[in-house]
Amino acid sequence: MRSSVLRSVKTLAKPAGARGYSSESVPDRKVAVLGAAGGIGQPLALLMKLNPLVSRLALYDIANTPGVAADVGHINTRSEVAGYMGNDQLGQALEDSDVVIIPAGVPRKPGMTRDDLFNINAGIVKDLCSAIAKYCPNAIVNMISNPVNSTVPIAAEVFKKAGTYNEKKLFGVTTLDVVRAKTFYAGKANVNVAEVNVPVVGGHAGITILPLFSQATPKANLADEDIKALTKRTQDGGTEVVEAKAGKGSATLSMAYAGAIFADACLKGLNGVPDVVECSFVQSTVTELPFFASKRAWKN
Ligand SMILES: NC(=O)c1ccc[n+]([C@@H]2O[C@H](COP(=O)([O-])OP(=O)(O)OC[C@H]3O[C@@H](n4cnc5c(N)ncnc54)[C@H](O)[C@@H]3O)[C@@H](O)[C@H]2O)c1
Ligand SMILES: O=C(O)C[C@H](O)C(=O)O
Repeated sequence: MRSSVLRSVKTLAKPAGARGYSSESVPDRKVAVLGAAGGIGQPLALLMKLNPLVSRLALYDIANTPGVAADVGHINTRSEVAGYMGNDQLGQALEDSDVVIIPAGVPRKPGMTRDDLFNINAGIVKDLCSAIAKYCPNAIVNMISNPVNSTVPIAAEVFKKAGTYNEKKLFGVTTLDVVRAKTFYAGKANVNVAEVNVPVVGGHAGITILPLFSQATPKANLADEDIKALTKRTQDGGTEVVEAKAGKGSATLSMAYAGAIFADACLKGLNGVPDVVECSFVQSTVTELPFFASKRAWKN
């Protein structure tokens, strides 16, 4: 895979001057989290509350959001927090959103594959994306709900049907694969984890997760068997957590961290920050597959 395959969220930038921007201030940005009372949703709500690029934080779920919003809302950072519960309040939660993050849906239990979640999560994602098309058609969508390899194409179809599809604004969040690859590589290569970069391409399930350790930096002379073991551990990272949690769900804290990194990159891109690049599962012409996780330099 060539390193020139880069997708940058910088090209999503709106012109400076939009929505109250001045050189002294950062623009107003509304972020909505759908599934905000869940295992990922709660720590993700916390991390988005800590992000100074967010001015309004809408926390939506089918239950329990008043408590989460009251709790997170007491934190003395920039954003105003509001909780929304149930379908009647979904429109309000979404209205004016710049970025919508979707961790709504059921997680795996030991013995399940991500595809086993399809029947339930496909319906949830379809309904939420229909509402996004109606209430905030221009928002950037960060899809976390599994199976990402399917929920992203479902979202694309919903948006196409509604006439709102913008391939540059639909992202399957695969940042956790990158986070894992960086952690495992740093441990094996004995390098400073804060300096490590590893592109991860492909998809977000088992062998479709392709960490490109050959392109990892800082360079390390790892043996082939080490690279094989690192690749397998990255591909099985989700299952490692599912098994360790023994029926109590899948990755939540590391996923919230990864989701917050990706949402932050989207906000920076919207604000016109140059050279913001993350891997994610996007509509693609890199292979014959219609969607493929990659980094790509966008040319408008
Ligand atoms: N992309 C990734 O790398 C990655 C990583 C970890 C987990 N996940 C996926 O994220 C999803 C959520 O995981 P979790 O551990 O937070 O699960 P969870 O069960 O703890 O939380 C899910 C939340 O979604 C809510 N929900 C259900 N239907 C909804 C709807 N129609 N609208 C709004 N909210 C709704 C639930 O009420 C719950 O609060 C799962 O599908 C999981 O597989 C993806
Ligand atoms: O593995 C899962 O089911 C959750 C998530 O996709 C992960 O990679 O941790």
